[in-house]
Amino acid sequence: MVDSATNSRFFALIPCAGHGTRAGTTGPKQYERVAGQPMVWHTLSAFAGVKRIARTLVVVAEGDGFFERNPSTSALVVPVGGATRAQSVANGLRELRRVGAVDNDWVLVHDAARCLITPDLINRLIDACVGDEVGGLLAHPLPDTLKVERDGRAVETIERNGKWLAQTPQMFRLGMLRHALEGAGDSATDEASAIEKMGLKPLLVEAGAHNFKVTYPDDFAMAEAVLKSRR
Ligand SMILES: Nc1ccn([C@@H]2O[C@H](COP(=O)(O)OP(=O)(O)OP(=O)(O)O)[C@@H](O)[C@H]2O)c(=O)n1
Ligand SMILES: C[C@](O)(CO)[C@H](O)COP(=O)(O)O
Repeated sequence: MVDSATNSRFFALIPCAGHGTRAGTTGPKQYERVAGQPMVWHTLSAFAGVKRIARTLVVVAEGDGFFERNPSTSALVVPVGGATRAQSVANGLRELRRVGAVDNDWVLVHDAARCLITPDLINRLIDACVGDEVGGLLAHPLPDTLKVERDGRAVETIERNGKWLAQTPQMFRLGMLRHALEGAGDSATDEASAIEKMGLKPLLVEAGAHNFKVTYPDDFAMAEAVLKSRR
């Protein structure tokens, strides 16, 4: 399916080439079993459930081998992971062009490690952004009081109003995103920050707290509980 106003298609790009250092797992965290399946399978199942996505591309590290050992996805898996997430995404955009995506097509970039994403949330983002000039991201308004730390002590409390936690997917047009990432360099920890650096204002689309990124050891149990509660 296409964005009927502009004839643009929708592609998904899943950066899956991280090490998961903070998770403390022996291998990459995205392949740990959560609720009976490797984490990334939950992520890919959600995207497979959105019929208007023309193609999903997964960026893995060179020599990764997980998808060869576990061939269970219709997604295109490419071993072009970079040293940073921004590099992995930029390399993935190049691969999308090689398989026919053009600058005007929409790309939804989503962390492999956000395995609690659902087709409903993906559709919510697409519906909100498809008529927009810039694009946008799923996000969650900051729920807690925000502290600045120095040497283990709180030294300042920052105004929380108007602050959001950035989630993924983040949805932008391929050409705009490629240009933004070239300008922002490796320091960009998400796509929206690269777009912001160009003076543009991505749309914040409210998602729930459940769409968190599995980052620390405790997060696996939380992800498992949420996934099991959906059965
Ligand atoms: N060089 C990198 C780094 C990260 N990622 C991916 O980007 C997503 C979000 O990154 P994060 O949660 O920070 O994952 P890691 O980099 O694996 O974690 P850590 O920082 O704890 O090592 C993950 O799906 C991860 O696999 C990637 O594709 N390429
Ligand atoms: C893109 C992201 O998920 C937004 O919250 C996040 O920035 C990626 O993880 P990292 O820890 O910043 O690499």
